[in-house]
Amino acid sequence: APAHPLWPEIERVTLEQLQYARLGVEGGVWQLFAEDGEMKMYKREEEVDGLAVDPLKAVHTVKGVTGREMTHYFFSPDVRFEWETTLEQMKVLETIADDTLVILQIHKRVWPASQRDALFWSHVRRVPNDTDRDAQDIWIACNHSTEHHEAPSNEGKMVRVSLTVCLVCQTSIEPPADGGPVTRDHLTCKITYCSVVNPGGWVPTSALRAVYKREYPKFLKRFTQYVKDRCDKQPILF
Ligand SMILES: O=S(=O)(CCO)c1ccc(-c2ccc(C3CCCC3)c([C@@H]3C[C@@H]3c3ccccn3)c2)cc1
Repeated sequence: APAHPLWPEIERVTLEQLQYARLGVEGGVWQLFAEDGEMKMYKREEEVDGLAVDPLKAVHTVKGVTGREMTHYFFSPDVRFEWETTLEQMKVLETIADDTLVILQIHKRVWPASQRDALFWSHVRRVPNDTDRDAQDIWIACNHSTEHHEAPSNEGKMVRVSLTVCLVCQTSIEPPADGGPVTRDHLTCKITYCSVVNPGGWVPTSALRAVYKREYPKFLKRFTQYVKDRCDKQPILF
């Protein structure tokens, strides 16, 4: 494994997030707050130091793409402005490996909150499916807040959020009955998107929950549609 000081944390958090995502929405602690076709969004209402830090878990099924394609476009900084509408600036501060970056993002001001930035490492990896040999491998992309000497410490200016986010994808192939080639019509990608965002500074709880309720469904719907559009008529990446 690459000898980088962040590597042990990247390895630990990525695998923890994979297990957390695979728990699904069992246990009755998750509250369904948005639904749109196959997409179901759940949250838990939690506060840390009086700040709403509501863990979010979304499950979605997207036809015609693979988990590798879905996590690739989520990870890739080059296309982020094409689907992330709340982004104002983004800078790759460090390229640790071709699947591991440190990114600084400045988000647009979301009323009534003041403008925020997010500094995190971003990692994408294929995880061999250890349970079901026939199933495709699992792909995970994970973003987790970190420190970095190149990021401004924002004295008194921007509030820095802290976040842990993962996108876990499992592809299934229903091979054509006639033994013909597998096309995108035979692909189904099951997605679990998990996010915990600490706003880092005071935002009125009711206003923040309204922002979550509006922004998260919009974000996941727009992102998954973006990937479908990008992959349409392109060779399949398994
Ligand atoms: O999945 S990612 O890694 C995709 C890469 O960008 C990611 C997702 C979400 C955020 C995020 C950062 C700040 C804020 C708030 C906190 C107080 C005021 C701004 C929010 C709130 C929840 C709302 C929100 C949800 C989804 C999209 C944008 N806005 C979300 C950051 C990264």
